[in-house]
Amino acid sequence: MSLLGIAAATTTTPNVCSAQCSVTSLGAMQFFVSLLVESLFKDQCAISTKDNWPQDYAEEVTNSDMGTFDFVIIGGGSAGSVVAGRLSENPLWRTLVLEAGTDPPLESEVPFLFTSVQSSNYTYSYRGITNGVSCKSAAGGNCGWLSGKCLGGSGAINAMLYFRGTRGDYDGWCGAGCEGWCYEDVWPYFRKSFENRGNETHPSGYMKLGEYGNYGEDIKSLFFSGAKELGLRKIRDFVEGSYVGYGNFRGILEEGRRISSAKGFLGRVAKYRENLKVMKNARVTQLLFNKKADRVTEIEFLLQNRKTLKVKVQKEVILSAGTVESPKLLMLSGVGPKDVLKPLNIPVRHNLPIGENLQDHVAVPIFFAIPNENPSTSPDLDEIYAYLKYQKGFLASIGTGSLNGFIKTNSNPKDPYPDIQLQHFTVRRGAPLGMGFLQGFMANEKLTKYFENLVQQADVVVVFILLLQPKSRGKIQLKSSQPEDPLLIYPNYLQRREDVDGLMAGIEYLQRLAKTSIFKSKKAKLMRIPIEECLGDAENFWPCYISYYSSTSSHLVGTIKMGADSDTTACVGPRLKVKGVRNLRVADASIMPTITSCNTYGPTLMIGERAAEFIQREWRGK
Ligand SMILES: Cc1cc2nc3c(=O)[nH]c(=O)nc-3n(C[C@H](O)[C@H](O)[C@H](O)COP(=O)(O)OP(=O)(O)OC[C@H]3O[C@@H](n4cnc5c(N)ncnc54)[C@H](O)[C@@H]3O)c2cc1C
Repeated sequence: MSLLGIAAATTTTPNVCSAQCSVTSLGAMQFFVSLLVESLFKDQCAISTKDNWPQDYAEEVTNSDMGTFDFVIIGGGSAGSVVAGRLSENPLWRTLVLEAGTDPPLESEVPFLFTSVQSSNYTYSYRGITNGVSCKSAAGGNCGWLSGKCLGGSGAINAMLYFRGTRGDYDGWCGAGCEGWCYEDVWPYFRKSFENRGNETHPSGYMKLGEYGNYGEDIKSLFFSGAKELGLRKIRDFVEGSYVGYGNFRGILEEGRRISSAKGFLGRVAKYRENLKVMKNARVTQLLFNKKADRVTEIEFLLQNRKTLKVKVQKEVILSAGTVESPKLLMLSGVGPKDVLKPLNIPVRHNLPIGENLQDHVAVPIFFAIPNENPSTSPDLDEIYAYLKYQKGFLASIGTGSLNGFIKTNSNPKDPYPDIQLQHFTVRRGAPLGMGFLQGFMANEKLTKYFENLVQQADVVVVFILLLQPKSRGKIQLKSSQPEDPLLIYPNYLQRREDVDGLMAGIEYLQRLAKTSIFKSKKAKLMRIPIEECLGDAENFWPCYISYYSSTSSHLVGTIKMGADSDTTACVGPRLKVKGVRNLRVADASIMPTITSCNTYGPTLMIGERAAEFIQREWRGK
């Protein structure tokens, strides 16, 4: 798993937090910082006031009659919040969000603590079924995944990095039959979420892009210089004309704090909008159809894990529960492959390839050891103060995670796009901060010792190589007809040999980087980790390493594929309506026909904006 999700799926540290801080600690130091920030903020600076979040509609509903809503959005996550915010701009439309989780915890606000929210009560965590060629370092070869379970969804636990993807990504979508999804079509919808217009009750740009705080500038400078020696330039933004190079990229944050779409599109405006309701701890368990199964009439959900309720839908249902939970809910409701549903005795309403076409940027970490004569072993209190007072410093950073490289390893002159992304995470020599992060890789006792020693001797920079256009496809299937039961998840990374070759090209690039004069002058070394099963065959060491350390980058997409009406592999059409159902749309990362060449948050917000506009156009004036 890449920097974005590494700790969550792999650490086994017990839950040590207090009632107010119910997250799993990544290590003693991080825990300490987290508590310090919490106690200081609680009394003085109120970093995360209740005001950030909409009121819980469950507090208003006095009986079981939920009434009728024009639009019901399932999931107040990244895309769902955008859709709800936009639809409720029209005061005549009653809009309800049903969200399985609740408000995110305080740690979610502080960029540096983003990994501490992972693997907590605020996330779903999943285990994949092994294919024998990937994720071998994970117990049983079962790749770990996670996603957010709180307002803001994965956007409340992610690293906030903001990218949009390439012209090739979207021209590829429309070329494959998704009319209206070419680069020129989607570009305005990226801008829309950040446009600085409107007023408090109707801000046009609900979100903000900002610079992270400073951290590890010496490390960033080393990688910029090494890359320059290899002919790569510094880029400011990942946009047309600047797709290849290294940059210190921006995130979705304001004054050193996270702005999730739930904060921007729901929390900031709900108090001005009587027509926008958000119900928390409301887990949808079933969509109920009319007799012809061409309309969803009601939604069944479990409130606070104890009360089953239903809500009626007047106009449309928008499914935004994410790449794992959206297909699960559709299949539980009888929309899915008949060979999966029939054996489970689920009546098949629409036979569609739901759960297929799963994609992710399979990632592999490479470790650099960089000598550091002046290790620091305690947190810098001045820095913590600087954050509390001015929202600056390392707590406003995601470590060196803002440093990303986009490189092109293929030699096709017609293809201007990168095929590899490089993400950087630094653990300082002797610093317990981040040790928890490294624990994620400690597959056995020997390797645990190896890493512990390494970080006592040098700074360790973990460079994650992400394969931007993987060829392998996974799938998600139902195991039973019970909503509580886990899914059958087949990540299927590296099933296609080209994907191993792609990651190998990334490793070869890093080997060249390690030979640049600046890396040599700093004695920065690319480490060949002594994995026992890979040592026997020197020639195949790196392919073996890849199969051992391969993991998710938490960029799961594609399980409810969008495509032309004639495309039998597609589940929703270009206007995002589920095939065969007139009033059910999907708006989340699951609709991507192919994964974008960058992290997927920005593209998912764009999908939310696009979905909202399709709906507004269809219903305006009716
Ligand atoms: C750890 C991590 C780090 C990442 N880092 C980055 C990054 O830095 N930059 C980037 O571009 N991308 C990043 N990503 C990817 C990006 O965050 C996701 O692609 C994106 O947020 C997905 O949005 P979504 O709307 O599809 O789903 P989500 O944002 O996950 O929203 C789904 C919502 O639905 C709710 N829900 C689920 N089931 C139900 C149900 N049955 N009833 C009611 N509600 C339900 C969930 O609780 C959740 O709130 C990261 C992802 C993860 C997990």
